[in-house]
Amino acid sequence: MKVAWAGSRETLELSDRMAKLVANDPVFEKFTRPMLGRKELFKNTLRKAAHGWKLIVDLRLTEEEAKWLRLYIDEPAYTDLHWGMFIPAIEGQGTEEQKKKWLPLAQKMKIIGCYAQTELGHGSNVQGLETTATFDPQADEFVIHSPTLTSSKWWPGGLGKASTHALVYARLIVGGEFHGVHGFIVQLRSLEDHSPLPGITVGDIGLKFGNGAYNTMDNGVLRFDHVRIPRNQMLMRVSQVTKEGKYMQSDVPRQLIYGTMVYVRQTIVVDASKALSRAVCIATRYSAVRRQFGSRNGGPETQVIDYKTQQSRLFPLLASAYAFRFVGEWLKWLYMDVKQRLEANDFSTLPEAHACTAGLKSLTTTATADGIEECRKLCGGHGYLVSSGLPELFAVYIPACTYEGDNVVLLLQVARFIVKTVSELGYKQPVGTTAYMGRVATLMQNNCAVRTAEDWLNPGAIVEAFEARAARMAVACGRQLAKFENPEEGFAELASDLVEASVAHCQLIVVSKFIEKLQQDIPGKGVKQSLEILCYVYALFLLHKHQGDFLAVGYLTPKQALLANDQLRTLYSKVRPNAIALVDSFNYTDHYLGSILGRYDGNVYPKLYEAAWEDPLNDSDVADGFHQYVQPILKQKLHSAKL
Ligand SMILES: CC(C)(COP(=O)(O)OP(=O)(O)OC[C@H]1O[C@@H](n2cnc3c(N)ncnc32)[C@H](O)[C@@H]1OP(=O)(O)O)[C@@H](O)C(=O)NCCC(=O)NCCSC(=O)/C=C/CC(=O)O
Ligand SMILES: Cc1cc2nc3c(=O)[nH]c(=O)nc-3n(C[C@H](O)[C@H](O)[C@H](O)COP(=O)(O)OP(=O)(O)OC[C@H]3O[C@@H](n4cnc5c(N)ncnc54)[C@H](O)[C@@H]3O)c2cc1C
Repeated sequence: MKVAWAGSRETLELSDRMAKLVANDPVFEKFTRPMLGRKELFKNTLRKAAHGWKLIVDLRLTEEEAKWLRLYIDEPAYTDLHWGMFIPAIEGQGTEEQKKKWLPLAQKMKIIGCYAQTELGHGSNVQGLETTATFDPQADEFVIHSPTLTSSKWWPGGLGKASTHALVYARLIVGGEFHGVHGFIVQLRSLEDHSPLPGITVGDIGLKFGNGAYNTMDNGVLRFDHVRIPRNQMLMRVSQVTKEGKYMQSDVPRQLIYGTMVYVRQTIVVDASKALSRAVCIATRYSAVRRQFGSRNGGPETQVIDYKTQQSRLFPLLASAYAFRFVGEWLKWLYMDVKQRLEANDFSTLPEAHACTAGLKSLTTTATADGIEECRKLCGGHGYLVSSGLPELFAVYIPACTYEGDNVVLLLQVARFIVKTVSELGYKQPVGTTAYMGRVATLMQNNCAVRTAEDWLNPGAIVEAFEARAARMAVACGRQLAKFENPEEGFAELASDLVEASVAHCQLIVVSKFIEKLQQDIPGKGVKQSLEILCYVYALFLLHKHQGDFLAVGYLTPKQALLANDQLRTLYSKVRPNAIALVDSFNYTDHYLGSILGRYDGNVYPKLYEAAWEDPLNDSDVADGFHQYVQPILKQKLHSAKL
């Protein structure tokens, strides 16, 4: 099962090696993190990142090994955006000449970059960005300027204190004409003493959610006062500005400027499976350790993992972790396929890639953020301790629902894609993830044929149910939209329905990819059977949770919905015997989990008790301040007994 989760034996061995390298290195200790002040915390992160970089160089780690090393260091740091966005943006939007100049500097960390798109006044609305880049033909330069307070760059990770350069997204103005938002490489700080360059105001935006958590990252604020850069520092693969001041739009679609976000969104889906699997591992192991009620004749109390309510909350999250892992594997393939096509100037699958990355990023991050919180609750009171690992995991994870695109805004992008597909039915055959809409007549006509709970253990029945729900919701939206004279007005009015139809479409993709995964060769005795159970748990859990959709579109009868729930209960009993093995398969070290509740050895209570006394508040029996502020109250003579 470990190989199934890792994807291959090679990846399992490589990731295991990196996990142990980090876990055994005291520099990467994590438990004191929540106790540190902001400046100490940030300095500690710089130290860890420097040590990580030294390991990468000294041990000559490959790109893949370095990626796993950074994952297991488990600390948001300026390097995340340097490697995760600054370099990919140059790779995707730079000319060959620009890549030749900038990539070696970035890859050797001779410069440190960040991705500066979001501003104080605009994040979702990229076309609303206010920073300007005005071409000066006399000097053959762009003048980068922040014309308003709201044009201040705000949020970019690594910008506040670490980055020497930024990829700045700004409104391109040539000869007084606006030509859309483009990316510009701007140096922010001296490579000698790291002081901000003339015209640059830069700093950190301040504390964020949670202790420690994302405060290891210097999300920054940045303003420009007429900063000049050479013309060749505008990324010019998509569009060019000539020395003469002529704007040239190549045949590459403008949307390629958004390409870095497509790349990151697809990585976020696999990241969701990693974050959710960490929380599920902790909650599952602790649910097996924790006993509460149910003792008979003085015997042991019941393991909470045996309560049906615990199983109905925990096992769908376990199934979701595997579902997101497999759909993330497919999405990576889709992205690599689009990337190859783009290199051959084939833009035909770019809309599908945008819709899938946007939709699946939205779906998986929302479910993961909610899932981590559910895992905290599944651990009762001890889940609220920092030493459970869950509060910090939650605090670090939840911005994933916002960054790289607010999840609702992204679902609206999926909605545009679906509505367009529906409007083209009849004269354009839908392909890829919308191929099922080509069978819309059948899907609108045929209703669910399930007669027994067993019938739900049929992949065909599951897929048809999810296709019918998605198709019928999309067509219903299309029909409603047709009633509006102004399509944009209709879209705005029906936005909530469209978002629900987008969720249905994305859930169909996740379910389908899980089923497709099971049709592949999966090594290991009993592994495929265990994954089949999880696949049905995932699908039937969604069907139960969203049964209102299936009933409202007329595909399912109440009886069939009840049969699905009966089957779900049976499936939980089948997951139970393998639950611990399924979470052990994630192969997480105790260091990476960072959780006393999720310890591999299950030695929870002694370690919880031991950890309590390490809290600084317990450095003295009587807390500092007690005698000054509490003693007088205890000693005061009360004039009236009634007080
Ligand atoms: C919401 C967006 C997409 C709106 O884009 P906009 O151009 O204003 O308008 P349209 O919705 O009309 O789109 C025009 C056209 O382009 C297609 N399209 C949009 N995005 C993409 C894309 N990424 N790839 C390919 N195609 C795209 C769209 O489908 C339309 O096509 P039609 O055929 O229908 O005309 C945009 O404003 C947006 O993406 N907003 C979100 C901003 C965002 O994600 N910011 C992230 C900043 S970086 C960050 O957060 C980093 C975090 C740190 C970390 O990750 O750790
Ligand atoms: C931890 C963190 C790290 C980040 N790192 C970076 C970075 O490195 N680089 C960078 O450039 N940015 C970064 N960001 C910024 C991030 O990309 C934006 O915050 C994100 O894109 C959301 O945009 P917004 O803040 O403008 O949200 P808004 O769009 O203002 O969202 C507010 C509300 O408005 C709703 N809304 C907005 N538009 C619509 C619409 N058309 N229809 C319906 N509802 C709508 C949203 O759904 C949401 O409920 C980061 C943010 C965070 C939290």
